[in-house]
Amino acid sequence: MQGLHPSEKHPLRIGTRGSPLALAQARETRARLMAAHDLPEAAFEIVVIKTTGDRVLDRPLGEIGGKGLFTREIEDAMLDGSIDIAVHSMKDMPVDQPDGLVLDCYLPREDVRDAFVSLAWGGIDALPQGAVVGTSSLRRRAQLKHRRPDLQVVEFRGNVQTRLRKLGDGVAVATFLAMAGLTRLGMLRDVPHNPIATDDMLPAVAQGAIGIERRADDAAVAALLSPIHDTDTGHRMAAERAFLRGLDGSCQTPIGGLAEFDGKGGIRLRGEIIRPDGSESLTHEISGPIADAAAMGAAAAEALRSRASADFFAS
Ligand SMILES: NCc1[nH]cc(CCC(=O)O)c1CC(=O)O
Repeated sequence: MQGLHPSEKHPLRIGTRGSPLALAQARETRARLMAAHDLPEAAFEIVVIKTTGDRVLDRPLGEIGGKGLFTREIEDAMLDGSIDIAVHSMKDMPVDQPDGLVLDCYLPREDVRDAFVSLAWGGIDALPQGAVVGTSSLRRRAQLKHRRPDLQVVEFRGNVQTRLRKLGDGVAVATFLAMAGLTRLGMLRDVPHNPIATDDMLPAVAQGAIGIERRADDAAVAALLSPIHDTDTGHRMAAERAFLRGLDGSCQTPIGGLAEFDGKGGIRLRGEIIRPDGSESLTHEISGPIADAAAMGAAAAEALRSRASADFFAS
């Protein structure tokens, strides 16, 4: 985008993945920008970009490269000027952005919880001995095995419809989905689910948050985004992403992390690291003033690091 406001002639190009959830998030961003600036829909163009993570569907995510898998091609398109902003699930974002890009605009956060999804059972504790659960998330697998070592876990990828079909086919008797995804897709009523309390399953860092990335030197876009930024979500991201950074979040160790306001002007951050096989879980909780959010994240990471035995991050 050149100049001040986008227009039909010079639309703001919004980059996104093509999944139904990604498209819903891009449309939500567009709607908020339209409302904030009294602009027509034609002043925006949603540009779908295929990422490695979307292309490679037949291998576990960990094998093909982990974090960054769903973002690299989108960031390249922003750096070469073919899009102006990119809308991301913050959960899938690495803690550091490439030179020339910044990520400091967040929409109001959705429900942070995971959902237990099953056609037959109401929750983890109700599952019969040895039951098969599908998930491709290292964190959910480890948390599940920690709680129920008897359960079997199989890889489960694809969109919500694909996963429901797999449940129907008996590939697994249960799976997990983020409540935020179900909500944003408008599928809460179509999918048999029970939200899992965060005390029972700590969500992924940044789960339920949408972030909008832009070029660092694009002052017009920075000004355009500033009225849709949610500062509360920003503080929570500061705590959670500092926690992830302190644990070197690109590593393969399953991690959970959640910052919440305590209602008294402070933030409470809970963090968890789990061995991939579920044999050990370490948790840490820290509270402090909102201004210390990032320092709290770093401190929580350090506390867990110091308690973990030498082989914890290698197993
Ligand atoms: N890794 C995939 C992914 N990235 C973000 C969401 C859901 C929405 C969110 O947490 O913001 C999902 C799917 C899921 O975990 O069910």
